[in-house]
Amino acid sequence: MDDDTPREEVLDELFSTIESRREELPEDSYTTTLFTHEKGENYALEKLGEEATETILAAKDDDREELLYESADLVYHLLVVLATHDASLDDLREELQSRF
Ligand SMILES: N=c1c2ncn([C@@H]3O[C@H](COP(=O)(O)OP(=O)(O)OP(=O)(O)O)[C@@H](O)[C@H]3O)c2ncn1[C@@H]1O[C@H](COP(=O)(O)O)[C@@H](O)[C@H]1O
Repeated sequence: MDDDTPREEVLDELFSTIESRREELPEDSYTTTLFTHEKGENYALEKLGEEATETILAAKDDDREELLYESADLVYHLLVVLATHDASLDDLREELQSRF
């Protein structure tokens, strides 16, 4: 992903990068380690749980900068878990929209 990506496209760009890592499994990629870990999906799920906890702690500390940093980690790991289950960002949008 490059810095010039328009902000409204960042989530789509990130998800598309995650899907391409899942397909190509390049060696020098953190995302690849989530898809190929010896613990299987449990590893990504553990990371998702850790990031959720870190996000909660940042909110409890009323630390806005840390909250944004941990929220970004949380969303990234959530997208990896969604991709693992062949669920797309658009599927997530559809679910959210159905609640309007
Ligand atoms: N958005 C992310 C992203 N968010 C978090 N992480 C990684 O998730 C890991 C989080 O683990 P930890 O919380 O244990 O690490 P930490 O944040 O250093 O430590 P804490 O202070 O939070 O405990 C770190 O290694 C981060 O680098 C991410 N790794 C990759 N991406 C995106 O995915 C794209 C593909 O990355 P690669 O697969 O590495 O090529 C990149 O271009 C990025 O856009």
